Amino acid sequence: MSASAAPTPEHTPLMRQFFAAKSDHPDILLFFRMGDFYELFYDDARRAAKLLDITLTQRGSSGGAPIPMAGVPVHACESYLARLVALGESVAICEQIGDPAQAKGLVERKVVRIVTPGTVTDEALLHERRDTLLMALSRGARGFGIAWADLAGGRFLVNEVASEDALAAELARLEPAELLLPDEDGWPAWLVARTGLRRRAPWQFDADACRRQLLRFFALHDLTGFGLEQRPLPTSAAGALLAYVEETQKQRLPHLTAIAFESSDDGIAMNAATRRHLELDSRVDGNIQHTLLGVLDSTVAPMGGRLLRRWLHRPLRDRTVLRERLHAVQTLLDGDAFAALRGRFRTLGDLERILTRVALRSARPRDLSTLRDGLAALPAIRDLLASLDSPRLATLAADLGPHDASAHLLASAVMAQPPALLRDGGVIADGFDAELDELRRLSTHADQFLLDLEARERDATGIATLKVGYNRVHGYFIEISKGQSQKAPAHYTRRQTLTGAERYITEELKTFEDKVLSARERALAREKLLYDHLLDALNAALEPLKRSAAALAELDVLCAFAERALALDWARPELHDVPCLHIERGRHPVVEAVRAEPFEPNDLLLDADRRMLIITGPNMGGKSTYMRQNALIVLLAHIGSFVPAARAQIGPIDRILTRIGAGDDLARGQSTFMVEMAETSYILHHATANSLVLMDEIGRGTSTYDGLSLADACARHLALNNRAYTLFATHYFELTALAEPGSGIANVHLDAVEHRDQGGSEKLVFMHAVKEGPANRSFGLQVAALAGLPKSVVAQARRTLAELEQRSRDHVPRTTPAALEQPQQFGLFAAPSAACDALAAIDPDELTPKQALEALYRLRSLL
Ligand SMILES: Nc1ncnc2c1ncn2[C@@H]1O[C@H](COP(=O)(O)OP(=O)(O)OP(=O)(O)O)[C@@H](O)[C@H]1O
Repeated sequence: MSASAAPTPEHTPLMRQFFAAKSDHPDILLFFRMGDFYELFYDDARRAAKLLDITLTQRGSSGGAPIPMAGVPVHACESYLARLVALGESVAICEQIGDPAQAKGLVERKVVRIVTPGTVTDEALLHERRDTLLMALSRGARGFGIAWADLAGGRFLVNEVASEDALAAELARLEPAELLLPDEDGWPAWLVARTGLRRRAPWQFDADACRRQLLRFFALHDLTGFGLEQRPLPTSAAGALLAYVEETQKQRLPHLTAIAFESSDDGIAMNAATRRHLELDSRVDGNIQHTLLGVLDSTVAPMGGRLLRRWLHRPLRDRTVLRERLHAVQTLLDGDAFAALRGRFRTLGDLERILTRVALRSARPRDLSTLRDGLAALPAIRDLLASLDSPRLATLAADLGPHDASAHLLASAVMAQPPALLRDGGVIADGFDAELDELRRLSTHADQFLLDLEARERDATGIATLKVGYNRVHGYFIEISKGQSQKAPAHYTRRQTLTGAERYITEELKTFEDKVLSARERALAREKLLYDHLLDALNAALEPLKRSAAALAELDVLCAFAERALALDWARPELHDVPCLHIERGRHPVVEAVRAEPFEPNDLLLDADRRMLIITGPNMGGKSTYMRQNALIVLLAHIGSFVPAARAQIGPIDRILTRIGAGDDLARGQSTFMVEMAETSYILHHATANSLVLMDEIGRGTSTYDGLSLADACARHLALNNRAYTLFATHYFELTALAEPGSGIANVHLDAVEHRDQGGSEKLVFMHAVKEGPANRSFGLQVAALAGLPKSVVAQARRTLAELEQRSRDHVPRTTPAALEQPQQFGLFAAPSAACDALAAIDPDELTPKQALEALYRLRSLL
């Protein structure tokens, strides 16, 4: 039986209630509150049992069949919800609305919220150092509209891209936890295969309706301020996203106050492949420690960590912003100012997300005490900044704001260490509210009153063992042992009989009980009211508080840059406006951090006249490391960080494009070679004279001749047409011939030296130093021997190599390259001389088509 089956009269009333709730949420799991459990039924139960590894049971029967059921305890539901959203599942939470004790018959139930992977704001359901994003896409003739929201951080952004490639790049950058698409055909397979995909009715993306929706939500007359007027695609995506958020959250969202346009043109473009190849924050093997983020992230507060990750994925082109950041880092470094500031950040907590929960009114008592401690740290942080001379730091100091009123309010209103939940009280500090204090006094003085009463009654009755006690069911009582109970005075009314004792109530005790119990209840109600007022007061200052949290996050990142620069000996990059990439003694930040031995620094010299380096050298020589380190240095400079080099001068850069072999592509169902060519094609179509391109061993995925021809053609295209800064690592030595004077192409190589160790066996030592000129040999066989290939196989390979080299020498003298525009003929696969002679004898202008075809057959037969 399916969970979405229509209710029939034979179903029990409870199941009818379940079906009614389920019919509104047929596609997602329904947590149906029953006492201390959330129960799942039918298909939901089967699915949850599998996903959560919980027991699938049965609960009686309804509609003539047993009901499959699984459940999770309410007190532990957060961990189950966290697991479900991590799997891309959404859950509708159906609560008991009425008081079960008061309800006649079935207690009323209602879906009060929907937990979805992209909309969670509870601390327990979020990753501390990673944004959780909800994204919506729309499409039209001009491309795609993209909207995304970080609900927990209160950010709402849009963009518009022209192509599917650019869309893929944005998805790789933002990695949304949940993705909303119009339910139509024609979306690319890679997109539809994502987890957390939710299809929405196409009318939800109607541009006009979406525009109206945005105007209503933000109470605006037009969308010009958001850059959305006349931009139907991002407007559709934003409207559809907002509708979904309102539908699932079922509450006001005062923390979403604006939409920002995040144009791709403002950032350095990196496609999905580049992000993967450069291992910015994750590696193919899943390791996150040995990544650029792993080395770079020394931020103290979680919101600083999230901002850094955002920056890393969106290096900027705006040099004014970058220069300000670099100046700020330098200022923080001078005199170690960063260290004192970082000490102050330790008490900050996650202010950004706490403020969201304040806005959503789901902030817990400890959120408020953390906010209080954070605000208390502000004056000292501002004082430290006041002595520093940097425009960006001055702006951030101003953004921190005083917030004296909020700080003072929290300091006086919240207990030093409040309990986790408001439910049990004890959150509002003593002395904050006279009425609350009075109610509390009543209940705490109860203890003394009871002791006095006990002593008095003992005296009056002469029963030394008489006790006054309390239990939750019967309230206060006077207890007398069975043996003495006949001495109980007449005004004692029996309340309960136990095996060994009788319990009584008196008029005086009853009056006291009413007063105390109602004082407790009233104190709790009073605390809830005060707590609400506290949230109101904080919400009134929400915008400046959010600015303050954003400033703290940025300060945290800038201080982390300073700390890293000092600890790792990084230098401040110089951003120039003329084309150049001059890096002195550059290092690979991750390889350097991981290696036990010292790292060999290397220079890079590229400019308007020297645009491409053909990099040759042995396997394991360090070619890939060299290429990547230069890309990482360029990237670091464009987020405002210092860089692992002695000096770096960097001209304008618009893109970083890479083609580096990685074994992760097979998962996408494409052959290695196909992926290699698709990525290469993307690069040839997109690289400009300001792009940095890394090409690692292009052509190796196919036969030697095909590979060499392709590598050669790609290198020419990049040098002549794209004119991009290109680092081109290859094992095809033939390509070194491209480096002609005036071509803009130069050769560099990485070296290795062979020597015999004391035992007489041959050793290969990699120098890892980049030198001008082509490598003179490949050492492939030596590396293979090092890797443990059987000696007989290596010996055979040596013989074959010698033969091949001999044959090549016999047939064709090594070609001297002609002008780059001329197609090249390479030694390795030059045609035998008979064919060449025949070819030379042909005069194409004299041939009829038929003769040409015959000549072609003749030539073919000579090969
Ligand atoms: N500059 C350097 N200083 C010290 N060690 C280095 C340096 N460059 C590379 N290495 C070390 O050498 C190893 C091989 O480097 P890399 O993978 O870059 O070589 P490669 O030439 O690209 O090899 P292949 O052609 O087989 O892909 C790296 O794992 C690293 O540990």
